[in-house]
This record gives sequence, C-alpha cells and structure tokens, in this order.
Amino acid sequence: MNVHDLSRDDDFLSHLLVEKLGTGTVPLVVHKMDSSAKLPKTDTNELMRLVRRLVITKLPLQQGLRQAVDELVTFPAIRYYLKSYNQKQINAFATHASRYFELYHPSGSIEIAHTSRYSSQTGKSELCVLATRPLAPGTVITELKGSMANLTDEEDKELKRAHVVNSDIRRDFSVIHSKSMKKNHLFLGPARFVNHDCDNNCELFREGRYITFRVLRPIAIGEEITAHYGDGYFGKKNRHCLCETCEKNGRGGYAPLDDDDVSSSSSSDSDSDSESSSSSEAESEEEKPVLNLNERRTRRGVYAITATKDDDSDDSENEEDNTVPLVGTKDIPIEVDIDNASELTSLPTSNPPSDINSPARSTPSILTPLQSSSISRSSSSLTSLSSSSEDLKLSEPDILSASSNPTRSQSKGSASRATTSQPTPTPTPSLRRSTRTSSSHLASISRSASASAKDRANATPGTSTGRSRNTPRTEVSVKKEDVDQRVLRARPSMPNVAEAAKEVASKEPPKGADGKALPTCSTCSNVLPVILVDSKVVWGGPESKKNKKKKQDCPRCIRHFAIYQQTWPSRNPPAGAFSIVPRAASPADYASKSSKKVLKYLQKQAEVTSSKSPSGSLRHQQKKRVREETVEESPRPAKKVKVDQPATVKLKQTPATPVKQSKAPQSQSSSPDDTPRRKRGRPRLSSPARQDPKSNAWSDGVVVKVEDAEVTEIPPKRLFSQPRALNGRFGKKDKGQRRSGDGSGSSGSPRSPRVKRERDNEADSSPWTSPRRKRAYDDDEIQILDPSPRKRQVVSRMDGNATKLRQRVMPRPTSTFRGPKLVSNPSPLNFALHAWAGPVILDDSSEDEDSNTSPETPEELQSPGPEIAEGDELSASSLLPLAAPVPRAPLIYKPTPFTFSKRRWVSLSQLPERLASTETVLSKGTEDEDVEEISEPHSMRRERTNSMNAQSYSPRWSKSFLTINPDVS
Ligand SMILES: C[S@@+](CC[C@H](N)C(=O)[O-])C[C@H]1O[C@@H](n2cnc3c(N)ncnc32)[C@H](O)[C@@H]1O
Repeated sequence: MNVHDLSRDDDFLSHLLVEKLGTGTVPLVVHKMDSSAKLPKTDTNELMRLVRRLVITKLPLQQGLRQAVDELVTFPAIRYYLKSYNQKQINAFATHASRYFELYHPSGSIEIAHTSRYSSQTGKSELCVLATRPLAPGTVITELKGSMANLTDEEDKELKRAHVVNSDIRRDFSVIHSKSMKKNHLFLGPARFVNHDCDNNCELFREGRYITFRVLRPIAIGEEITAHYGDGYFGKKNRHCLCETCEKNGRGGYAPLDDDDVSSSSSSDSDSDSESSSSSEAESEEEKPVLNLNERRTRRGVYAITATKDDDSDDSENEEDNTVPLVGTKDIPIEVDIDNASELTSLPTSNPPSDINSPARSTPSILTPLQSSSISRSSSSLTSLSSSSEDLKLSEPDILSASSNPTRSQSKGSASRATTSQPTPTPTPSLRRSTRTSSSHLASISRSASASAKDRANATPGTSTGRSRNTPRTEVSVKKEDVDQRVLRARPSMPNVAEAAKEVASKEPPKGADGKALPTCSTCSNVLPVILVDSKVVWGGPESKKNKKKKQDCPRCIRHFAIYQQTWPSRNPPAGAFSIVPRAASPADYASKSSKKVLKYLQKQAEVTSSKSPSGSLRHQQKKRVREETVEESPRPAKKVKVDQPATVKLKQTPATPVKQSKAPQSQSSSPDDTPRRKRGRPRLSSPARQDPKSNAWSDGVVVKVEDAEVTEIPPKRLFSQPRALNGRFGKKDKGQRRSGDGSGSSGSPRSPRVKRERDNEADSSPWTSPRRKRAYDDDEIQILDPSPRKRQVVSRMDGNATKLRQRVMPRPTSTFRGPKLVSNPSPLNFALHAWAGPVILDDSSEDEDSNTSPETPEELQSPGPEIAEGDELSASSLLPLAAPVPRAPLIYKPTPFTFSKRRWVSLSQLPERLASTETVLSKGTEDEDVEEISEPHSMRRERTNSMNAQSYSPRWSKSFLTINPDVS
C-alpha cells in the first residue's frame, strides 16, 4: 500500500467508522491526513445497521469481518470512492476497513473515546483508546492494529515540512521507524489513536507480520491504553509531554519551568507537584515559544521501532532524530523484515476464541479493589474536569496564561480550566485521589500503593516487566519464545464488572470545591466531560452543570449503547440472546436503563431520521429496523410454495423461487435447514448456498442491493478478487477459492427484469475474461434464466401462462457467431453455452441419449413425478404440485454440457434429413412452435407429445425440456 492510498483510505474509513458511528451531535473528530479532501457522503444509519449486524453476528471474528466489509463496499458512496481503484487498492482498502470493523466485534476489548487531556493544546478533544475489559499483562490487543506504508524519502520530507508550509495543517500522523532500514513507515488505522504515556501500560508489539499492542501491566476497565512514543517525541526528554504520569509526577508539561533535569531524573517524586506550584507566570511566558506541540508533532510524529539488537536509546535524546527506539522491540525477531511488515494488511494470525465465554477468557479478574474503584473515574475524557485540590494548586499560577498561549504552562491550564469549570472536590486524601484525573492515573496510584515499580515489573510471572521511568529503554523482558508459549490471545472476561459497577454506584458522587456534587454519567458514574471541537464546547460544560440534577449519560456511554444496545462497557448479549433479534435503540429502550438526556438524544436522532424518511414515526422506524435485522440476521430458509394455494406463480415477481423449489426435495432430504445445495458436479462458484450463514460462506446474509448502486463504473461483481484466508490479507490468499459476483447482488434475492437487463448488457461488455468468472456470472443468472436445459424445464413447468417466460427461454439467435470465443476457451461448458446459440440440430438417435437419461440424484430416481391422467385439464392449482417441492420424475435427458456437445457435433450428412423432421414436427404445432414448446403448459405438451411419435420426431433439445414420465406415456 502506498502512503497516499493509506492516508486517503484511513481518512475515509476513520470518518465512517469512528467519527460518524453513533456519535450523534458529539463527533469523535479524527485528525485527517488531508483535512481538505472531500469525502463521499454516507448514510449514517446504514453504517450503524451494518456495525450492529457485526455486533450481533454469530459468525467467528474473521467471517464476521469479511461480511461487514463485503457489505460496506456495496454502499454507493464506497463504490464511488473505489471507482478509480484497481483490484490491489480495493483489497488494501478492504483490509484496512476490516481493522476498523474489528474494533466493534463483540469479542473486542477496546473502544475509541474522547479525551480532554490535550484540549488546552489542540483546542479540541482528542481521541484515545479505552479498555472495555480488564487486560492481563502479556495480552496482545489484536484488534488494535494499523496498516503501514513505506514512506519514500520524498514523502518523509513532505510530512516533515508540511507544517512549515502551513502551520495550520495538523498532520497528526504516526510513523514507525526502522533503524535497520533507516526508513520511516506511515502507520495508520485504529492503532493511531493510542496516546503516549511515560509510564505506558502497553507497548508496540510486532509478532510475525503484525504490529499491534501488548499489555505490560494490568489494565482495568475504562483505563486508557497507552504506549511510549519515545523519549524525545514531545521535546527533549519529553518535557512537553502532557501524559497522566507526568501530571501525577509534575514532569513533562507539568514540570516546574527551567527544571528539565528534575523532570527527567525523578522517577516518581510526588513532591514535584508542589514544586511545580512554584513556577511563575513569567517563567511560563518565557516557555511559550519553545512549546509548540502541534509543530513538534507535525515535524516528528514518530513511533520508532528498533530492528537491531544494539539500538542505542541515547538516540532518543536527540530532538532532531526521529529514530527513537521503541521499548520492548529489541527482542522482537530481527528477521522480520519491515518491508514485509509494511504489507501487513491482513488480520491477526491468531484470533480470540470464538466462544467468548470459553475458559481461556475466564481468567480471574485482575481488578484490585483500588482498581475497581477507579472504574468510576475511568474515562480519560474526564481528566480535565475531575480536578483535585492538588491540581488546583499546580495550576493556579497558570490560570491567567492558560487561555491564550499554547505553552507548557497551558498544559497546567488544562487542569486549571477544569478547575474553573468544575468545583474543587472535597480535599480529603482519598477523594483527592479518586477525583483527580483519569482512571489510569488512579490505577497507577493504586498500583503504587500496592507495589513498587519494581514489584509491578515482576508482577507478571516470567513474562513482561513494566518499565519504570528511569529504566534504560533497552530493558526488555519479553522474549519472543515466551510470547509464543504463552496464550496471548485470550481476552480476559470481566466477571467482576457487575460487582464493580455496584460498588461504584454505592459510592458517593464526587464533589467539587464548593462541596456540591459534580455531574456524573448515570451509566458509568464518571464525571461528565467537556467536549471541545475547534475550541468550542459542543457537549458538557456549563450545560451539564445546569442539568446536573437530571440524570445524564456521557457521550461515551451513549455511543456505546447505540452500538451495542448494552450499557457500557458490556458488549456481549447475555447467553442465548443471539436468537433474539436485538431491538433498535429507542427512547423507550433506553429510558428504562438510562436517563432523560439520553431519551432526548435518541429522540432527536429519530427525528432526524424520520424527517428524512417518508415513513414517519419512530415506532415505525424501529419496527422497520427490527424487520431488517430479522431478515438479515436469520438464515434464509428455502422458500416454500403452499401446495394447496391455487395461485399462478408469477415468475416476474419471484423468479428465484421456482428454481429453488425444484431443488427442494433434495435439499430437504439431506439438509434440515433447507439450505439449497449443489448436488453434483463442480461446486458452483457463485452458489446460492453461500447465503446460508450456517455455512459460514463468504457472503453470508449479505443483502446486496444492485438497484442502489448508482455508480455503475464498477462492475457489479465482488470487489475483492478473492476472499481472505483466516490469516491472509484480502486478495493475497485463497487463490484457489475465487468467488465472484457477491458484491453485486448474487445473494439470491430476486432481481427485477430491469436489473437483469442491465446485467445482461454488462455481461456483454464485461471485462472478465476468465471462464471461471464467466461461469460465476452465469450462475448468478440462474435465478431467472439458467442456461441449463434442466433449469429451463423446471422454469417452464412453473409457468402456467407461459408467456413471460417465453421471451427468456428462447434460444439465442442463430446468427450469433461465437466461434472465436469458443476456440480461445474450449471448455465443455463454454461449448455447451455457445451451442445453444446455434441452430437447433435434431437428433433422433435417442438410444444412446436415453442411456444417459439417468436421474440426477438417487432421490429423483426413487421419487416418480405426480401422475397426470391423459387429457387432464391442468389448472394453475394442479400445476403447482409440479412446482412444489415434491418428488420429480426421472429426467429422460441428462442435460450436461458434455452430452449436449455430443449432440451438437452431429454429422453434417444427417442434417437435411433432420431438418425435414423438424419441419414435420413444427408443422403439427402452432406457429413459432419451437418457442412455444419450451414454455407451454404441461397439458399442452402432453397432448402434443401423445399426438406425435416422440421417439422419432421430437427434437432433441425440446425433449430435454419435457419431462416424459414413462409411467404416464
Ligand atoms: C498518534 S496520535 C494519538 C491520538 C490522538 N490523541 C488523536 O486524537 O488522534 C498522537 C497525538 O496525540 C496527542 N498526544 C498523545 N499523547 C500525548 C502526550 N503524552 N502529551 C501530549 N500530547 C499527546 C498529541 O496531539 C499527538 O500528536
């Protein structure tokens, strides 16, 4: 993947699957690589429905993701976006999309949320990654991945100088550096939302071809996932760092000015907070020009990876050097070539157990009592609001300067802003701790209360060590062998969440300096955050203060509920709930569990939706949504025709039904779930069977709306060349399992004749040259017109009126010359297909043909067709049994391509004679008899068949359409 494509794709996908998803009026604004680029508009509700389907899917992770991506690329906006892409680019896009989808899979353990920690610097709430389950050390957070692209020297320079050209452009990119290759790589995807903390709880982790994150020490629910960007990312010795650890220790951006040494030498000096209070406003002013985080970020923005064992962490001290080594990477296999790693567009090699309740997940809770209590203050988005008296002390000198200048002092201003917007909590030591900052802060407090840094490092037996601030960066304790031996994939379950939540609920709400309770989220009990976009408060602040008597939910909990229909942080429906179709979010749904604020929010959303939709009421919307989900989630059973229903089968409306019906006896006899299945021969490349979710096939349950596809530039086919193997990237593997057509509506849903016509046209101009493709495409047409005589026969039997169908089953014009195609691709199938286009050759040598007339399946052999007495008038109702899934008579002619081709190559010397026979036959029927005969009602056929010597006259091809039951005739 090249840098340009990755940037473009990431901007688009993060917009769709982070910014827009369930955020309502409180967007999770993502920094774009190119914020000026216009993105195609997408229907947010459709997106949400798609993600909801992923959330409730019963499919294993990989298949669920495939399905979601498959569906995504059928969105008109996405098709438009991809129209200029070649197959490789589409595959890369799809893979990148799967990374974002993976965030939402029920087995996931993280969530993207707001953080106000850096608002004072950026004028906006940024994003962060929070744990939704307790994570044990050594756990690899597989869903936190990124895609990489090699940066050319020119691109590298371009990224670095972007800010020089326009300092407003904030390219908040992430770059991974390979020291061995001396190259940088762009690293985008969900992993890009991981913020830096000097006492990081995760590390970038390369495992084989994948780069993801590994947990270094226990992480509690709601705690932020943090990594270490390097010692020089935020200025020399990270002196402008605004992380929680720095805040807690009065270092980095919180350090007393002109005291860099202090900030970098003291590992955990709690006194530094008080020291910081001595920094004066004058000092802050002096510091201003130095601190320009945006510029620094723009220029640097580097996650660094060492690829050699002798990396020197001293490099990190050099501000101009981007090659800051990444902790923990030293012993990651050197042989892993970062070039290969840059091809990392695939899903993890190892997945979390599909059964989320499996024993592997049921590791004991790692929550300590203190950590449990920290849940209530867990969101890092609450940092700026939950200030303590300590923070107040720290930030007092900076209050005046905080609002105007992006200086280090302003980072303290972050806290001061919070203190001005929120009352100071009661200054009891315990409360100071609990209300001071975010959960990770609290977690670290609890950790330090329970163990020293060294103890923490050894807390995980024989696996990883936490890195204390002053530990040399080369300290790496996680060996690859250890990693391989450990079970890293298990995502610990959260058995104690309920208890923790209860505990939280029973606690007193945090209070401000005025002794009044701070407004908290009614779901997670966190102090409500203030969300800023472009320096404007878009959520919280004075408003939430006013409404603090009312119950409110924080944006994170609102979004979570919108996506999962579960209160934060739960994702998994209770056991057995999968069989219940989840209901759409509605005020009624939410009100019982939450507050009026949420009610209003959802109502507002519903209004917006209903104003767009003519169908009106919320109730209607909800019903509609439930219906959709029911249809899309439940396996599609084979359609059944009521045998006793005296109705004419309208092929126009239900073209797919008759064909399926004809197969029903077999599928019923063998498959309890009525899954249509291919009975014999090569497996169909595009079989309707893939619609069965239980078959776990590629396009399970995907409803493809060809009609919606206004963008016709992309042929209606699967957008990916191949599905991906479990551990393979899209388009790279499974070369032997090509399927096609899914992306365009091969789901088996009935197509309108218009669509059919369009597709016919497209088929003619189709760029697909592969016979496989062609075949798959033809298979798609089976629903309406299958080229095989057997199918025609069935269709013919279904149509009592025989008028509509007549047009469809006519042999192709004889003038069509398709020879060259046949020569170039002389497969029996092609031959047979093209043979249909040629003149009809009659063949009365029925003996050897009839020897081929074995039934298709043993079931057919055993089940004779319904007997119809001679001269019976067949009404529509009497025709129905023929169409219904009842046993069929054995076929006289086995319409395989091979047998057909045998006929086709009849000796030319016999031609005149046979043509004469044809004339004889046709003269007995009506005009245009050759057409009529195919589709005429069964009664007529039988009549005529009896009136002529079928043995000698019957044209071979028409014979193939007639079921001549020996018992009857
Ligand atoms: C890779 S991004 C992380 C996600 C980012 N918060 C966002 O919303 O896109 C890195 C950016 O996050 C912010 N950031 C992360 N950690 C920080 C820290 N410790 N101090 C200051 N800013 C930080 C900075 O704006 C930095 O440029």
